[in-house]
Amino acid sequence: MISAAVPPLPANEPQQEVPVFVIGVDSSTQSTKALVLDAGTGEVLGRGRAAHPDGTEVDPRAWWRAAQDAIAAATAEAPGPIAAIAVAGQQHGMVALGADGEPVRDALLWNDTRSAPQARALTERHGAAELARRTGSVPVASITATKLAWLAEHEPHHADRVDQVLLPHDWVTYRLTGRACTDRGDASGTGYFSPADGRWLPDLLADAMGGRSPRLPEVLPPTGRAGHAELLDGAVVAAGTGDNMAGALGLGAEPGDVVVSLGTSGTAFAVTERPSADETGMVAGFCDATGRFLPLVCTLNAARVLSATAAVLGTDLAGLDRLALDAPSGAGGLTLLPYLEGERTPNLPEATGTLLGLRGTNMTPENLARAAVEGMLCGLADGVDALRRTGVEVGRVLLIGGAAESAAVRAVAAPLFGVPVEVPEPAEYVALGAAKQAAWAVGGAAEPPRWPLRTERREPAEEGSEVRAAYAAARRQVHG
Ligand SMILES: Nc1ncnc2c1ncn2[C@@H]1O[C@H](COP(=O)(O)OP(=O)(O)O)[C@@H](O)[C@H]1O
Ligand SMILES: O=C(CO)[C@@H](O)[C@H](O)COP(=O)(O)O
Repeated sequence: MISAAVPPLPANEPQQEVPVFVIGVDSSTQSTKALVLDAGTGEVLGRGRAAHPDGTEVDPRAWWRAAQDAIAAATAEAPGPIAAIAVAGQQHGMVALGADGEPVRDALLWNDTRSAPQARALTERHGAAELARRTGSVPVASITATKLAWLAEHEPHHADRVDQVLLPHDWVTYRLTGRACTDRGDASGTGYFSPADGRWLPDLLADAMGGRSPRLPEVLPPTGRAGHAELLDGAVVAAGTGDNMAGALGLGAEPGDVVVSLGTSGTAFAVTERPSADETGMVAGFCDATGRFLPLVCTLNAARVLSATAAVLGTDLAGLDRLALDAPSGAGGLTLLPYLEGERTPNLPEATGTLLGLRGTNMTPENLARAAVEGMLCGLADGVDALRRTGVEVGRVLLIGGAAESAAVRAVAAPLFGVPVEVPEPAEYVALGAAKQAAWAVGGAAEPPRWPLRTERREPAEEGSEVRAAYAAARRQVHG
């Protein structure tokens, strides 16, 4: 149990445990969410949310404004003062600051694919195997190093002004504390950090930036403290981390668990004791937020595939669910390759979506809705298989993120993944993981707190191999 320093009491009065309140922040692609929790029990006591601007190029100051709004809304419901806060954020985004501590241009987000040519050039220069060995990952357009390479090539006047490079969560922490720091988890997504050694690789940063060597934030340990937040009367600010790392921490993922998160991105990841180095580029070898590792597969096309399909069908998300559930498995022969934003895994940044198998007899709203759900999930099921190939044990899938709320997604997931799929009680698991890190940083325990995880539904594992096979055949047909 974590408790705050208790003021001395008169000798004859029993010492009482004082609840400690912490805040976890999730600064993700579409919004900032903040939760106030009781650090002892994990009970959520306050919530706040603020939207982010659309697009893959965003002024980081908008994230800071959203964070302040979400934190203010959450703390308005807090029963007492806040002891600590941590910020988790969308990974990889390039926040390039000038000497005045302000962004030199808008941030390029993880889902901005303009740096695909720079990713290819970096890989050709160094070799996929060598980059996987040194950085854990083969760079794709999401990786920060490729964005800096794009900046150096296309906007050298901006590149010349860059004094330090942060990630989105580092930026919010920086605004809270005035200190530039990060953690292993988020640092491991930059392309110039060694997950195995836990240190920056300045030669790769300089190589990406045409010889420039901006400052990098200090890498804090999992229970490290970034400083204190004036905004919260001096509350401790923990290191923070990437959103997927915080999701794993929030769920308390153990060996055998693979987390599949369906937000703007689709991710599949697991906590492991050893680093991974997949030279095929399917699996990114990240660090987690506890001192371990987080092999991860990420797709660019998840929740928004469903909202875009719903819009085409003139319905809402609930309507899409009803349609998809009315269609047979396999969508009557329709297969959607849902690469609406290009794709990251497989690495097809210039791809567009393709609908295959249309006939007069199967061209129905129900089949289209079903094909969208199946296509989105097949990409993630391929990701789970890729994790398995790197040695990850797949005992069950834990499904989280906005689109895990979809009844059709829940129904279709277990057959496609072929293992039991559990949907934890709907909650903001990234913000919860950040709150856990904050509680850990002030609690002083060897392990992060364990808060109860209520799993809402457990689907039996059946085989969905025909749908997977049709998807694989469609992908080969279109993309080789
Ligand atoms: N019931 C639902 N069915 C399908 N998608 C949903 C549902 N509820 C929310 N979403 C989608 O989830 C997304 C937001 O999820 P979230 O995990 O918060 O994303 P991010 O972390 O990327 O900002 C939105 O695109 C929203 O449309
Ligand atoms: O790039 C990745 C993982 O490598 C993405 O998962 C981002 O971290 C964005 O996450 P969401 O906003 O979709 O949660």
